[in-house]
Amino acid sequence: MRKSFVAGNWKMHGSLASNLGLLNAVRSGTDAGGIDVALCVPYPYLAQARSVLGGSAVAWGVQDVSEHATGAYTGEVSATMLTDFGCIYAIVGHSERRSFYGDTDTVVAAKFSAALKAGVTPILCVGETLAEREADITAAVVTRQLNAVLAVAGIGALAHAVVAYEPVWAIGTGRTASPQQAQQVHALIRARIAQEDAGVAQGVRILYGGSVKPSNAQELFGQPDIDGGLIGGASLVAADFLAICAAA
Ligand SMILES: O=C(CO)COP(=O)(O)O
Repeated sequence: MRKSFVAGNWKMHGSLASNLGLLNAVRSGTDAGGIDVALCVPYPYLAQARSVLGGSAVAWGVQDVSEHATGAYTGEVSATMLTDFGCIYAIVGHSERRSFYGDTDTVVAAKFSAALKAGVTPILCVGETLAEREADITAAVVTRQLNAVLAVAGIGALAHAVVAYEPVWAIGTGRTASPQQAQQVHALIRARIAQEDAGVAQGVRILYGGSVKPSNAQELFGQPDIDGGLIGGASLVAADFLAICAAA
């Protein structure tokens, strides 16, 4: 049985002052021993996340990581640096990174491997655009994104990672994939992983992301291959985020 996991992706939102209430509310609203809960914060707030969430049932993470271990890479943050702040998770391959910052499948695979090597659990995002869905190539796109990581990191690595299916057309649009649409792609992802290793496929958690709200979370999370969610906008409102966690 896979343990449900709900992770917030704050994206580029927050301030020291506004984060405090949010972090404290999520901390006090999350029980140990239930589902896994994490908040992926902007880099400058990692120390604050550690200070407020340390010792609680809520883990913290980031939204991207460098594919390099160290060196002359101005502006980049390495996975090892993240471990100095107790960071457990790093999102890699988010569609906003892929589309605005040129993160190709190859770069995403390198970031995935760099995170794992440093002991940070990658949350690998995959998902198709609206045009790709309309062209009926969702399966091909998601498989290609997954294959790129499998080719570099190998199937064993997936046992130490989390996958998130985020249809690009559902991110921040209020337009959620129907539970059936999401389940179909989640099953496809698990089947692709099972082609490599059935045990890894059974164990790996596949989250759904894209306009998850308290009102739709339960039905989405009720699907057999949906193991939780990666939450954007709704993770900025403690009551909404906690209601989504309660649905998982
Ligand atoms: O991109 C997302 C999480 O990574 C989803 O964002 P929204 O929940 O705001 O649609």
